[in-house]
Amino acid sequence: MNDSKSLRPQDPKTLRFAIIVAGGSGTRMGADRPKQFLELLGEPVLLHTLRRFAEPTLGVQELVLVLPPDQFSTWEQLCRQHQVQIPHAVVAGGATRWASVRNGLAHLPAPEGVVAVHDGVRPLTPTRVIEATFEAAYNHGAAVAAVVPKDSVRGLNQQGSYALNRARLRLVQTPQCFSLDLLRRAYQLPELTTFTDDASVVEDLHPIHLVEGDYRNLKITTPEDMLVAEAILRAQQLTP
Ligand SMILES: Nc1ccn([C@@H]2O[C@H](COP(=O)(O)OP(=O)(O)OP(=O)(O)O)[C@@H](O)[C@H]2O)c(=O)n1
Ligand SMILES: C[C@](O)(CO)[C@H](O)COP(=O)(O)O
Repeated sequence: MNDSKSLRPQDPKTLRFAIIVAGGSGTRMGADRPKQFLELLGEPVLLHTLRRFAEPTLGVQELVLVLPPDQFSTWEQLCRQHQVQIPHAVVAGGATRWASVRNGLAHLPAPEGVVAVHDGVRPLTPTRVIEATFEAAYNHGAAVAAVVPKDSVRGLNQQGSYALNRARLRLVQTPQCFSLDLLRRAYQLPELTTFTDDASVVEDLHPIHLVEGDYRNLKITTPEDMLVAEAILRAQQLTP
């Protein structure tokens, strides 16, 4: 039987895109190769990440992977070795994450839609978080996954340090999702010296809506993160 919904042309505003930034060199990891290529349970970190966004229920139309220009052949070889069938474009990264996102964005020709920017080194993001962030960006223009801090937090001052009210703080994760037009406008502004994420680029143009992230949505940064990530991945394979 025909599903009449599937015959309707899709509203271009609902189209979903994803830019996975993996253009860094992983200096804090100090490994023999960029951390996105290290293996978690026998597969590269970046392949785990790519698979999260290729989850069919998310309906992502186009996946753009941003890589260091000198690592294209490494990735090609890994795709062959692991028989990667997920369609994706590969774009050269820049000297900073900001430049890498800008390059990924330039690759998307669509005039409208919602785009997720995600760290290539967050391989454990639950589908629920990705879906909720896309959905919130569609409704609010800009949405970012975040979690409540578990530790106490102190700020630094000339005397030493002072207590911050953690009830008013959130730890920011990716995905960070935006209407395509908004993110394009934000990336036309000059690069921020204080840049750490896409929300900080967009916030002067548009309020940032926070979505509940997940403590398992780890960013692999230093060696011990690999141990934790493998343990979480193993647990997710048992109970997704
Ligand atoms: N020029 C850059 C720098 C970073 N990234 C990406 O942005 C994400 C978050 O950055 P981070 O964890 O800082 O990665 P690295 O820059 O590789 O690590 P480090 O800061 O330790 O060198 C990573 O997926 C990284 O590959 C990028 O695409 N282009
Ligand atoms: C984008 C990010 O993952 C949000 O927490 C984070 O800001 C990246 O920081 P990094 O210093 O580039 O690892």
